[in-house]
Amino acid sequence: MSSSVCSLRATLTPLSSHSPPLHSHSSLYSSSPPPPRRRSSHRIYCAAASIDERSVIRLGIPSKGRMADETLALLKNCQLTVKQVNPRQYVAYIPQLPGLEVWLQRLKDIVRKLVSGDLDLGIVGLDTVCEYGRGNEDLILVHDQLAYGDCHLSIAIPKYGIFENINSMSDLAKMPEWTSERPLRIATGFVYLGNKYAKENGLKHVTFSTGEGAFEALPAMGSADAILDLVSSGTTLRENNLKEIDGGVVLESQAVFVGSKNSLIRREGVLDITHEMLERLEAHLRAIGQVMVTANMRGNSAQEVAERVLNQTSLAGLQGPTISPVYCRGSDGTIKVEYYAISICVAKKDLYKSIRQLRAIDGSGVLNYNLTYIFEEETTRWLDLLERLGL
Ligand SMILES: Nc1ncnc2c1ncn2[C@@H]1O[C@H](COP(=O)(O)OP(=O)(O)OP(=O)(O)O)[C@@H](O)[C@H]1O
Ligand SMILES: O=P(O)(O)OC[C@H]1O[C@H](OP(=O)(O)OP(=O)(O)O)[C@H](O)[C@@H]1O
Ligand SMILES: [Mg+2]
Repeated sequence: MSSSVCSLRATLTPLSSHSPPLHSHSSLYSSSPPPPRRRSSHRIYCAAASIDERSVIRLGIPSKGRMADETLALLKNCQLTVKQVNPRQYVAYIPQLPGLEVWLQRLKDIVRKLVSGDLDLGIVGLDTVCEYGRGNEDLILVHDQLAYGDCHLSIAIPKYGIFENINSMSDLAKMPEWTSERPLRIATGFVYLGNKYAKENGLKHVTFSTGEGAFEALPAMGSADAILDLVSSGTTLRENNLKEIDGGVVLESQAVFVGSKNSLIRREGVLDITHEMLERLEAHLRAIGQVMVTANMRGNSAQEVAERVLNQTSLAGLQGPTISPVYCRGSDGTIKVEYYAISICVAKKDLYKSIRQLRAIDGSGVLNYNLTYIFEEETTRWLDLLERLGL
């Protein structure tokens, strides 16, 4: 786990006793609860409410770019479909989570608004949380592996010229070219993380410059020596004659579910919605890697079939196989049990091995189907979150 992630896991600093309660209602609605969440009144209510006044809970999700569609798809797969009145309206809602407003925002703004208190929860890349959150102790990771948006933040240098034989961060740091007058110039959209990494790794003569993108062009243009940027397929680096070096990965990133500690502790309802979202996310993500396999097996008793099944290494299931009698009418008209249906949850990667093992013990009519959810008793992430919140 990277140090940046660890800093997000830092223990909660006690909230100031002067902090106002976050769940009081707006003066507009001081004598009654907020109006019903009808679309027409929605925008007026949101515009009028400020951080200390609002009682609705706000989730920020990416409004555009490569994270947007996958975030909507993930939520939909968790039966939390985001309903947008029209694509240019930036506030939406999830029918299953009344009391929650969904705000479509640029990635960096989601993090900034979590810090400022304008959002309570958000889904963004870890890289953005770490860069724009700047180690703010109010930010807390609720789920750190949403399994999309995978990339890493990495230092890259030209393959040619003075860098031809440079293959590691220590090679790079030791190059005689870098002095206080002429430092190593790194172009990046991640100045905060770049400086932090340089400090933590004893990189002395280094300076960071920033811009809006296309950093890979800058070494060839001569305006930077190296870059610090996100890499996923590596194509952009390759096409621009750049290479990564040993020890140059600053952060591994993927989409995360992040919250404001202050909101989680103080704003009514945030913890409950977070719990429900976390459970649905975990149950869905757990199910992605698993498949349900059923087969019929001839046997004298469930116990005997269970013994045969459990002797096979891939057939143990999550908690053991479920075995049920299959009733059929014999030729003499009586109902009897000759077969047992077994159902097991297996890892997708082990599916074929499991089917072979089932056949080896006379399993027939093997079916498999995808799972939508696997719920466990209580998620470790939830218990861990409560502990980190001091609750
Ligand atoms: N190859 C990649 N390059 C950049 N970001 C990636 C990559 N793969 C996954 N991501 C994730 O997607 C996020 C960036 O998405 P995107 O490029 O759409 O937004 P942006 O860079 O903020 O916007 P824009 O490119 O319009 O300025 C990153 O913060 C990261 O979490
Ligand atoms: O390893 P790869 O798969 O080639 O992806 C990496 C590239 O993708 C991103 O740029 P993006 O497409 O977001 O363009 P931008 O620089 O305009 O933000 C990132 O900043 C890299 O340039
Ligand atoms: Mg981009």
